[in-house]
Amino acid sequence: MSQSSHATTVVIGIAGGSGSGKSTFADLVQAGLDDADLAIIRHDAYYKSLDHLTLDERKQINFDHPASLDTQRMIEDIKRLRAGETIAVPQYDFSLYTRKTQVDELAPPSVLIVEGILIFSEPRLRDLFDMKVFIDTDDDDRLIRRLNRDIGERSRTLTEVLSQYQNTVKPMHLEFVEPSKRWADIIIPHGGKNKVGLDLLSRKLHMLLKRDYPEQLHT
Ligand SMILES: Nc1ncnc2c1ncn2[C@@H]1O[C@H](COP(=O)(O)OP(=O)(O)O)[C@@H](O)[C@H]1O
Ligand SMILES: Nc1ccn([C@@H]2O[C@H](COP(=O)(O)O)[C@@H](O)[C@H]2O)c(=O)n1
Repeated sequence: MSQSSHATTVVIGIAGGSGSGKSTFADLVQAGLDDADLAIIRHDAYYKSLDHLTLDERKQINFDHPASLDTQRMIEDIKRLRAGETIAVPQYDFSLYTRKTQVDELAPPSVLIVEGILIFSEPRLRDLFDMKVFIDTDDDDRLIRRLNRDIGERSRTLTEVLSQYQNTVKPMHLEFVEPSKRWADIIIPHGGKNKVGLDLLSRKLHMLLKRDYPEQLHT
């Protein structure tokens, strides 16, 4: 991996339940800054490859348990970025339940946002974050959003989404995700478009990057 001279990357973790609005929140924060300043990596990209299983077997995996993710690789990638190295971020295919062959090259940004449902539940990952944000959204809103997204974008049926929710998503949320809220520095209620929350984090990042804050952002 290539190495560049850099100021140390500030790493911000954004956790929250599935469908809480983590991606929406991170994308809106990023939209106010240049690509060179802020990059996002998603724990979802680090789901383990299940090439050795049939599609039906892959569908039986508990994707809400920490064991389904290659968190060790994510930890190493964040450490490499902090050391000034470019990394190869894996890409994940939710329709085929497996990793793509392509990767995304990422050079060290000034600010790195890491998002995912389980990023605060593993201490070795959690300890890498300079700031921890938890997006807190009502369970019924999260389920409605997940239904729309998984049927619309991830080639799932209504029956599949509901049975996955009852069998693994909900129990793992209660066991791992919800308790991990206790590690957060900031808890943002009402999902990914909370203007006060967006304004708070964006102002902090503009300050860190010594940028003027555009007053019309997130209004
Ligand atoms: N505050 C909100 N109001 C309405 N829809 C929202 C809001 N935040 C997110 N969404 C929608 O809900 C879905 C899930 O949001 P997303 O940001 O992908 O959640 P997560 O990354 O936590 O799974 C997306 O379709 C998104 O557009
Ligand atoms: N093959 C997979 C892998 C993961 N999931 C679900 O994704 C959810 C996490 O992503 P969010 O964007 O919703 O935070 C997680 O709850 C897994 O159940 C999947 O359905 N299939």
